[in-house]
Formats: sequence, C-alpha cells, structure tokens
Amino acid sequence: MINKVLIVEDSKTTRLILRRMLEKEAYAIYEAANGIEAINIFPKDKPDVVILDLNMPGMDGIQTINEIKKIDASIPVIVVTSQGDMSTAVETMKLGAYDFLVKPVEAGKLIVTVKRAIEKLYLQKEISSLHESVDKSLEWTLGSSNAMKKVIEQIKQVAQSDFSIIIQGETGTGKTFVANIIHNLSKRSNKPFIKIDLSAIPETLVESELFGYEKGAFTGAIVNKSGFLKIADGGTILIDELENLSPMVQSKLLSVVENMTIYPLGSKKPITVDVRIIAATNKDIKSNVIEKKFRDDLFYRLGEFIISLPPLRSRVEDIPFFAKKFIIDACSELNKGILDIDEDTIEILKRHTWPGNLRELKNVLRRAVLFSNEGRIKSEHLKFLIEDKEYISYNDLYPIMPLKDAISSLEKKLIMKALEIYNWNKTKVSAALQIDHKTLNTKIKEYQINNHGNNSQ
Ligand SMILES: Nc1ncnc2c1ncn2[C@@H]1O[C@H](COP(=O)(O)OP(=O)(O)OP(=O)(O)O)[C@@H](O)[C@H]1O
Repeated sequence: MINKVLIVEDSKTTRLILRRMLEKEAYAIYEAANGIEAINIFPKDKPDVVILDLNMPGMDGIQTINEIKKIDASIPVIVVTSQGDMSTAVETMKLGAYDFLVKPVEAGKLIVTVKRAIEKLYLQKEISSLHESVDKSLEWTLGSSNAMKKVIEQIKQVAQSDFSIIIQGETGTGKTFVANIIHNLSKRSNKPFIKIDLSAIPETLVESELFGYEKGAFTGAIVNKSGFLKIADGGTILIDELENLSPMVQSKLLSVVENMTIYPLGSKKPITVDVRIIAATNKDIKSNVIEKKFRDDLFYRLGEFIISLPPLRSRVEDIPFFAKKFIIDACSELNKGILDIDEDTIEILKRHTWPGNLRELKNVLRRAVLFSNEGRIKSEHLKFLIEDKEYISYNDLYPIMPLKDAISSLEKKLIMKALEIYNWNKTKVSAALQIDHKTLNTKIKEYQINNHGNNSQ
C-alpha cells in the first residue's frame, strides 16, 4: 500500500524540495499552499501523515493543526519551523503534533521522521482495532447491558496485571466464567487455571488440597502430593466460596500471598510458587471482615481489585441475548435443530426474578428445549417451570396472617422488585406499577427501602 503525505507549505520552492526528498521513498505526495487548502484536501485525500509549515499567511500552523486534529486526531503532523520559532513549535507538540523539524530540513531526517510517524499510526490503529475486537467479543460473551459494560471495562483494566481479584456476585451470576476469561486474557493463559471450591471440600481437607502434603504427614499420606497452589504454578487459581476459609487456613494463605511460598503439610521446606489468586464469593465479604469472621489483612491482599457481578434481574436487557445463546447450546447438546423463541416468551423470561441467575436461565431453557417439538419455544414450554417456583415461594412466604399485613408485605416486595429490575429508575418503576412518583416516594419511605448503591432519579 502506498502511503500518502500531505505537504502544507506556502513557498512553492520549499514544497518542491520536500516533494523531491520524499518521492524517493515511493509516497503519494499531496500539496496545499495554505491551511485552508489543507483542511479542504484532508478529508478527501485522507493522508497518513502531514508535514506542516508553521509560518503561513492566513490560517497559520497552530490554527491548521487544531483544525486537522478536529477532523482526525490520530493522523501524525510533523511541524516544520525556522530556528526563531522554536517556542511555537513546542506549543504545537502540546496540541498533538508528532514531531518538529528545523529548517533547512535535512532529507535523511525528514525521511526517518515520516517513516516513524507512519509506523506509529499503524501501531495505534492495530491497538485500537485489537481493543475494539476484545470489547466486541467480551460483549458477545458477557452481555452488553450498561452494568456488564462496566464489568468488561474492569476486566480489561485488570486482566493483564498480576493483581489479586475478588469477584463477588449472587450464585450463578458467572463468577467462575469471568475468572476464566480473566485468566485467558492474561499473560498466564498458557499455564493452568485451577478452581478450588471451598464449599465442596470438607474443612479438614482444605489445607492439604491447597498446600499439598509430604509422605507421612498424617495417616494415609503414603506418597507426596502437590496442592492446588503448586499445580497452578505459573497460572491462576480460583478460590471459590472464599467466605468458607477457616481462620487457620486464612493465615496460611496470607503468607502465601505475601511471600509466594508454600509449606506442604509435614514439610519444613518452602516451595516457591508464582500464582495469581482470584477469589469468588456470593457473600458480602466486607461485612464478614467487619464482623471479624474474615481477616482484614487477607481481604485487602486478595481484594486488590474487586469486581461485582450484577444479578440477572438488574440487567434485564441481556436476557434475550442469553436466552438465544442458551437455546442454541441446548439444541446442539440435545441434537435438535435450532429453535426460535417467541417474543412473549422472552417477555416472561424478562419478568422472572432469576434468583439462580444465569445458571437458572440456562437450566430452564435447557428443559424448555427438551420439551419443545414444534420448532419454537413458546410460553407454555416454560411458563410452568417458572410459575411452579413462584407458587412454591408464594406459599412459603405467606402463611396465614392479618390481611392488612399480607397486603403491605406484598406491596413492599413488589416495589422492591420493580426498583431492582429498573435499576432505581423511579420514572420506569412508577409507570410499571401505575402509581405516581409521589406515591412511590412515600411508599419507599414508609417501607424503609434502601437503594444499595444504585442511582435513584
Ligand atoms: N457469560 C456467560 N455465557 C454463557 N454461560 C454463562 C455465562 N456466565 C455464566 N454462564 C453459565 O452459567 C452457569 C453459572 O456460571 P458460574 O458457575 O460461572 O457462576 P458462579 O457465579 O461462579 O456460581 P456459584 O456462585 O454457584 O459458584 C454456568 O453453567 C456457566 O457456564
């Protein structure tokens, strides 16, 4: 591809000299005799680099560079200046000029500067298209609601570093899924990703599973065994259900995080490991710290970066996307042709509160795919799945009580649900509940409903 260079210079002779110098390098050269001409040519010919004289009649170099940056800030501008104009040249650098050359311009210097400017331009384009494609593929994987866009931004910020991370979120919101993505985006991606689920391991075994043991460390330890922290060496370990760590293991883990060494049970010889730790929890671990159930020093070490995954009911916009995705997955798993889903069925999915979040949605749709034989998923295929649950929870929630109390309790729950679903957008909540703003505010006060970190309107 031939690169284009635009020379902006009022002196015809200087334009010609610059042209001659650059022609040897097989660039396509465009010329403008002043700033206004340059601004007209710029969008049409789309140069890759601009060489700009500072001293021109009419629109001077400073004004021209300002205008060029308004059209396309990424295009490098090389300023050509006379010895006496150095301070203005420095000013243009502040405005985003790539470099400046002092007259008389030396051919070798000009060619190298133009070459470097073009290389930088391509590098920038490559980086930004890489960023765009990472953004897009993360949105295709995680959803594109505003809440998830924030999470995606955090994932991009932290993935490449070695920061320890705590991922918090209700059950089934995708904490393991996100931890896996962070590992895959990190420089550790070709090393192991190991998950240890603390709720699935008896407390007495957690220590040996994490740190390993030496032969003879306890009855039954007949061979040396590596712990998960050693197996994950070079990679990432996900410690799931962090809140279940016993105080003793918490203190051992703290020394791992601080010194990156582990002592297998029964051994006095430290083993050095290089592991990134991601911890996941569906509890508010900070309140465990306040209640002294979790060491604050370990919390601060592990939570160098905290990602909070929103529950599915607070990102209803993502439900159609995930519904379609899970249906396609289930169809291929169950060997069925791809099924479509009715709009009113999607509406039912949007209205459900999904206490089990993505895991529940995935399971409900998997069952719906199994039951459907008509090429589409209709409301009847999942209505009973969801309504059964709501019926059960309704019975559990409402034992016999004074009617007035039952009505108040139901009213409070409905308002809370609507506030959560609409992210505390009171205009939308009033519309959904068909009450006015003032009544809504009175009821929020009356029922002492708190806005947990959301923005109310
Ligand atoms: N973005 C996603 N795309 C597809 N499937 C997903 C996504 N996020 C989560 N899932 C699926 O939802 C289910 C629950 O996800 P995951 O296990 O990551 O949640 P979790 O928050 O770690 O759950 P728990 O709190 O129970 O440990 C899994 O089957 C997972 O594959």
